[in-house]
Amino acid sequence: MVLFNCGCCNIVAALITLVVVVVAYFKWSFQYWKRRNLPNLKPTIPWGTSTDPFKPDVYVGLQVKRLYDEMKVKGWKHGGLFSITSPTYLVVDLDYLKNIMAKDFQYFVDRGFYYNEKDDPLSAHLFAIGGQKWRNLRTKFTPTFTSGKMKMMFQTLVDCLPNLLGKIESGCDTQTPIDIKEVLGCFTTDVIGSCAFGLDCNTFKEENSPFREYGRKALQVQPLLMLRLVFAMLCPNVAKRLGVTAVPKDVSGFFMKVVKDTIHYRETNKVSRNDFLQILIDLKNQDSNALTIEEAAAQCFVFFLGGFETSSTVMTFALYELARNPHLQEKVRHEINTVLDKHDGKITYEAIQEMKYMDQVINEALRMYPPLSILTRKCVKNYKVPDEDVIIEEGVLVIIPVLAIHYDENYYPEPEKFDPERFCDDNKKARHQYAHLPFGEGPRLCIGVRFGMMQTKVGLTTLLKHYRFTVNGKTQEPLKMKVDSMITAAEGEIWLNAEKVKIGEEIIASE
Ligand code: HEM
Repeated sequence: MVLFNCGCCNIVAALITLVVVVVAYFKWSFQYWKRRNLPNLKPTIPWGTSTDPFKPDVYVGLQVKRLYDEMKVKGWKHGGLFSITSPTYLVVDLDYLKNIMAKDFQYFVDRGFYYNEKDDPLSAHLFAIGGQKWRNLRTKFTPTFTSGKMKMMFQTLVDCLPNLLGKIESGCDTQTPIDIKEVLGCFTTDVIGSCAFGLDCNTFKEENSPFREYGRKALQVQPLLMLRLVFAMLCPNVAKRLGVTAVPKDVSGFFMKVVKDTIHYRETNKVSRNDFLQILIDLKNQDSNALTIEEAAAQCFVFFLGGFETSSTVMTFALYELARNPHLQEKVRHEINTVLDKHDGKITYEAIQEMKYMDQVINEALRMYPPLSILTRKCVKNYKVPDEDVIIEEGVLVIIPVLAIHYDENYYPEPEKFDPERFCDDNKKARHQYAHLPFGEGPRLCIGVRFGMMQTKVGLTTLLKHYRFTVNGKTQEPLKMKVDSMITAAEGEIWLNAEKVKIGEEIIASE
């Protein structure tokens, strides 16, 4: 009995000691920013200033917006946060942001994403890798996205339009509402499948096309996967030694096989096409050290992921807002018809470049619904914040609050209102350049910005030329954003009604 009591006492004492040590460690860690003269928001055990990953109530952009708003109210230009116990830095002031993203970029070359080249070669893509390796790859790929190359791919993109129109037409004929997010997801999957892999992904014909399924799966955020990635980002070396992977095994198996088979087919049959994969094959064959087949596959994978969901998101939200604002929809349609009339009614690369109001509409949709609602940078060498007595130490993750900036009333009065006039030349000039960050900024700016804009404009032009859209009552309004998606997306479907625009029936836009 005495022995049992002693054993129990020992266990209890050990547990109490453990709790005390853990709590003391958290308390000590939470002093990090104070010790470095930077104010920080109040952290709590165990998640620090982050939201409990098992119970997120809003999506990540809004979680960070809350932190940004709290700092802004306190008049801070920047401030400290804690991801569990890891110090994280949030930038509020746009000049500080410009320093980090562009002027002092050499301190913030990396994004801090986890990748594992050995066990998960598909994860070592341009978005995730850092340092010199990133510089080398970025230099190699920049010529892939010039306007000349975009022009070359334009026809491949236009060839995907009939399937899109066919889908809307069938909804129109049967007067059934259209799940626009799904339809546009199929369209951009077809486009990027064709432009990145040179393949017909068959997404409109095959309901569960593997490209669509695996693409969707690659972008889903499950709490356990998220936790694994947070751990891997905080301790990348340990994670790599443990063989932690970032891309789900089945997803990586599928894409790796598609790329290997396609390269094999083209090389054996001496086939060449105007697409991203061909540019990668040519690079690989120029010099055997330039690119391995795994590296080529990883880049194709990121072009695929970067290309389909971002652009379909922008198109979906732009159409939704235009459906809610019929006078703005008529104004874009008027521009489309005026420009296309000058180009024999054809959607050409040159015609698309002339559509300035369309640009404004897309930019406003990107402001309200940026597909990436936050961005990150990782400090790679100690950095003194100009005019402040603060050092950001190597290894600290920097959070760029894209959504929060896009909804800051100082830059955009009535931020909830869809108003493309915010992006007319005069209004754009009057605003800080870093107040609009849908494609990021600085040397790590989205490499596919031209392709993304081209694809979005072509899709919207063809749809708005032929159909007039209104919101169907089945849509759950106000829209609520999905909490478990890396890319901004509405919870549930966005249902639109489409009605054919009759020739000569176009309403002249009145403002
Ligand atoms: C509307 C469409 C798109 C949006 C809104 C978008 C947005 C972004 C953003 C915000 C970043 C991060 C920039 C930063 O950290 O400063 C990024 C990076 C990237 N995007 Fe896009 N993107 C789009 C289309 C595309 C397309 C079509 C491709 C490829 C075909 C692509 C490929 C990439 C790649 C590879 C990176 C990493 C670049 C690097 O780190 O060097 N994106 N994109």
